[in-house]
Amino acid sequence: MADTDLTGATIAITGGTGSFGKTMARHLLDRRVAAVHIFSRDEAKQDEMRKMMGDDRLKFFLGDVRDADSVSEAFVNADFVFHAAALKQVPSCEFFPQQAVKTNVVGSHNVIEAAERAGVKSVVCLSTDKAVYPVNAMGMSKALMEKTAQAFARNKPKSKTVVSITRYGNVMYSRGSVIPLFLQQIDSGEPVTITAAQMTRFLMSLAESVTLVEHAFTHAEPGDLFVRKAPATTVGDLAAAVAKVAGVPEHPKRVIGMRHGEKMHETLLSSEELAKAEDEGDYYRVPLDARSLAYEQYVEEGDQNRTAHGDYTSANTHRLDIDGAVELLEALPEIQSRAALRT
Ligand SMILES: O=c1ccn([C@@H]2O[C@H](COP(=O)(O)OP(=O)(O)O[C@H]3O[C@H](CO)[C@H](O)[C@H](O)[C@H]3O)[C@@H](O)[C@H]2O)c(=O)[nH]1
Repeated sequence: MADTDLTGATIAITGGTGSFGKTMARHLLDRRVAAVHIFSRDEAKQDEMRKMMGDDRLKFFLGDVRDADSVSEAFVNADFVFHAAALKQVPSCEFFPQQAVKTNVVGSHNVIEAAERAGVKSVVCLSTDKAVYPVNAMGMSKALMEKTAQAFARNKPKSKTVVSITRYGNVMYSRGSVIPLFLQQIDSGEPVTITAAQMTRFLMSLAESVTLVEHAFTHAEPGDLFVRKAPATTVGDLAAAVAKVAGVPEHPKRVIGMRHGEKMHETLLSSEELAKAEDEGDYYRVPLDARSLAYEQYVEEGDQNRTAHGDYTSANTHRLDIDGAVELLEALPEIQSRAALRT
């Protein structure tokens, strides 16, 4: 396990101007860190963040994870790295899978290698439930990112850099996601569009994604994968809950059918991973399968301790009803400021 004391530490966040990056940066600046390096592609977003946060411990680095030199510059003096840069929209990765490979796979490899060269103590790579039994290019490329991180841990057991992975489900109210879309439809008097009422998704707040990454970073052994236990709702109940918090419970709904590359239910842990997982209260930790590059261990020796488990999915986790979803929604800062505007 890496030494994870944040006092006086320098932390680099790739994809640092995104929703996760901003929340994590704010969280870190509240601690006694020396510096937070924000690495990202968009100079306008960096400028906006600089003005919004107004803290000179924030340092901005322009670059792209595809460009290893630019990553290395951002990691000079870094003790820890949170790797959030990714192409994460399902449709764009579906249309341009080679771009998903360049950013999510090659880019992640660049991040891990640059971190090791810079003497970083711990790197946490952010993944998604869509990487388990992936059906779309986004999930497939994230699955390969996970394999890249695990291969580093397996192939370099003596490295001083601990690389771990977190996987999470849908982050409520994230940019381009369904909750802000439903609210915008309600505000403009259009029916909310439901793909399939029985479709389920894990729900997590941005604040919980930050605590998951922090848990990973303080507890990780090389190659570990962490998930946070999370409740789920059906999309039909989520739409009803959003209409309720917007004060229009009877707002009309229209069923549009499942979208390209989409699953009915998501999986956070496969049955094989669940069989190996350690229960850490709010989290599961899946240790690395550290069998080495000695291929016969893969091919000729099975795992005698494997017992049968089901997958951990959004269909069999704790299911929120409409009121349960309302409660989660009402805890979101965006919903609270909306409610404040109405009163
Ligand atoms: O008009 C819509 C749009 C979506 N949905 C449903 O709402 C759920 C959530 O949809 P999102 O578009 O919010 O999220 P996805 O599960 O499709 O995931 C996508 O959005 C996430 C953001 O929460 C992440 O960015 C993720 O990587 C990206 O693939 C899905 O079951 C979807 O079918 C609807 O019912 N109606």
